[in-house]
This record gives sequence, C-alpha cells and structure tokens, in this order.
Amino acid sequence: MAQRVQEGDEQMMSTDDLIQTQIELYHHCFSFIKTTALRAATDLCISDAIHRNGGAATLSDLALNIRLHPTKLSHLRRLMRVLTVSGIFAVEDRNGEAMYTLTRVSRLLLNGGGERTHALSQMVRVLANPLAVASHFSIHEWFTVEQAAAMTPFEVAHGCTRWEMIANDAKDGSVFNAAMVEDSRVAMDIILKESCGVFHGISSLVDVGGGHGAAAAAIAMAFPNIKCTVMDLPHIIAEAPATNSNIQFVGGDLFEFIPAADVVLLKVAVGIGSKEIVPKEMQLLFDVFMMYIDGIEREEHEWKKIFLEAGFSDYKITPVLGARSIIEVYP
Ligand SMILES: C[S@@+](CC[C@H](N)C(=O)[O-])C[C@H]1O[C@@H](n2cnc3c(N)ncnc32)[C@H](O)[C@@H]1O
Repeated sequence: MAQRVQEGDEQMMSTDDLIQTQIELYHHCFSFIKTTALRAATDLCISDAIHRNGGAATLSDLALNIRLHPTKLSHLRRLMRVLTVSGIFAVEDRNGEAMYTLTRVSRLLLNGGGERTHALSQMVRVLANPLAVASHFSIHEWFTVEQAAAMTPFEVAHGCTRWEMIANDAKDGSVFNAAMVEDSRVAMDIILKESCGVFHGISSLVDVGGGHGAAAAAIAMAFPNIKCTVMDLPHIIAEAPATNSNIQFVGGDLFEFIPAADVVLLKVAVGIGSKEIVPKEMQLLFDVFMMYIDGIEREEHEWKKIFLEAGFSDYKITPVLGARSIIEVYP
C-alpha cells in the first residue's frame, strides 16, 4: 500500500517540479557553505589583508597578502563570491576588475593584536567550529539511544563534555577563553551603555562561569565601588591573566559552591541570549542545543534550586537586553 502511494506521488510530480524539489533539498544540504566560507575567511585573515591594503583589494592583492598557492586563484574568486553574496565583504567593479572592501560584519573579524574592543574572530572560530557542528550531527543518536539519554549532544559526538575537552586541550581552551573575552568586551560595551541601571546600588557581584573575567573587568571599571568576584572551573581560573583591577578570582564547581554576593551575573553572548541570531522557526531547536551542548545552561526553576542549595535565601532574575540574566540574589 505504502509503495503505491509513493508511486502515485511520484507520478503526480511533473519533471520541472521534480527538478525544483531536488534543488530545494540540495539547497538545504549545502547551507553549511556560508558557515565554512566565513570560517575560511576568518582563518585566512582576509579582513586584515583588505585593511592592510588600504581598505580595498583586488583578487591579486588578496592572493599576495594571504600567501595563496598560485594554483588556487580561481578558487579564491569562488570563495570571495560566496562571501560577497553573504554580505561578509562588499565588491565593486573598478575598471573591469573586482575590488573587495570590508562591510560592518567583516570589520568585526579584524584582529588588531587583541586590542580592538569590537573584535570577534576567535568567537567565529568557536561557533563555526567542526566540534560544535559535529554535535548537531548527533541529534538522531541523542534522541533515541538509551545510553545518550543523560548526555549532552556534545558528549554523544565526542565522548566527553565541552569543558572536559577544554581541560585536556590547551590550544582549544585558549581559543575558547579568548573568544569569551572578545564576546564580553562587545557585550559589556552594549550593556553598560544601554542597561547600566541594573548595576546601581550593588555592593558586590559574582560572575558565575565568568571565564577570564572580561565582563567583571568592565563592570569594575565602570563601577569601582562594586566588589567583583569571577568564579569558574579551577583550570580556567589558573590561566586567567593578571588584572590590576579590584577583582577576586575563585576556582570551583558552580554546582557545589557559589561565593556569596548581592548579585550573581550569568552571562552568555548577548546575540545568543537574544536569540535573534537564528531564524524564528529554528529557535526552539536552537534553544535545546544551547541548553544541552554545554551542560550548564539551566531553566529558571533549576537555577532557583542551585541558588537555594548554595545558601542564598531568595532571588529575582533581571534579563538584560532580552539576553540571559543578571540574577539578583538576596542572601
Ligand atoms: C559559554 S562560557 C561563558 C563565559 C562568560 N560568562 C562569558 O559570557 O564570556 C561558560 C563558562 O562556564 C564555565 N563552566 C562550565 N562548567 C562550570 C562549572 N561546573 N562551574 C563553574 N564554571 C563552569 C566554563 O569554564 C566557561 O568559562
């Protein structure tokens, strides 16, 4: 019976419909190309090459700047075509030659020796990353296999949690931590301009899962009276750069101990928290992944339990810019 229905369906489709349907399916299969092209542009430092060249570069300028292998020139043209169609770079015709320039997105990929406030190239390496993408290829197993029930998709794909992998791979860890510093600089720049009211009247704050302390450093700079503590896993805190500001670093497991403070800051990337980075129809699945890929994302009621167990008596969540939370805790 099923066979006949299938045959019937196929007969009902015209040749044109069949071609269009096949193309539509293959479009979905190849949608990773935008992601991988962006990652390639980031690793090839194409933004820096255009910037060094005075803000505009031909294909040959780029080839020279990124030390392209001579046999790959036509492939570089193809890569730049994907990147200009995606809006990462702009292109204009100058006397019959393509001239590539930066857009506001590719300006965020400029490196500048780590001194730029708005730089996100390490964050691209963390997000557009084969390890992260591989987790998404484990949905089937994660949904159906008994042993995967209590795991994150990341564990299903890689056999360890994201944090265990960082603990055992110094290079991966340093890219991850640098990415969080980059994101915190952008996020805190926005938060301190747009929502700094949430910090008024606070005398102490603990940034839980605060990485290398970039968010706390920005808060301490803007509000010198707030005593800031950064809490993260011991191996992350051990690598945190020395800071001359008034910040205390504490290594530990947030599920076992949270230092006392008026306010707990739980920060994720503003863009990710606000969810605008993914199309609306995909947000539910994306939410599931944010919650389960890293294994520390929690629902509101679960945070309440964690804070009560940590000895805080009550709490109130104050979302900042629609992103995850500043959690005000009243000890
Ligand atoms: C996505 S990063 C966010 C870092 C920082 N809040 C930011 O937005 O830039 C999550 C952080 O949580 C930390 N983390 C993971 N598990 C933890 C645990 N059990 N206790 C404390 N920190 C943890 C990780 O080491 C990592 O630095």
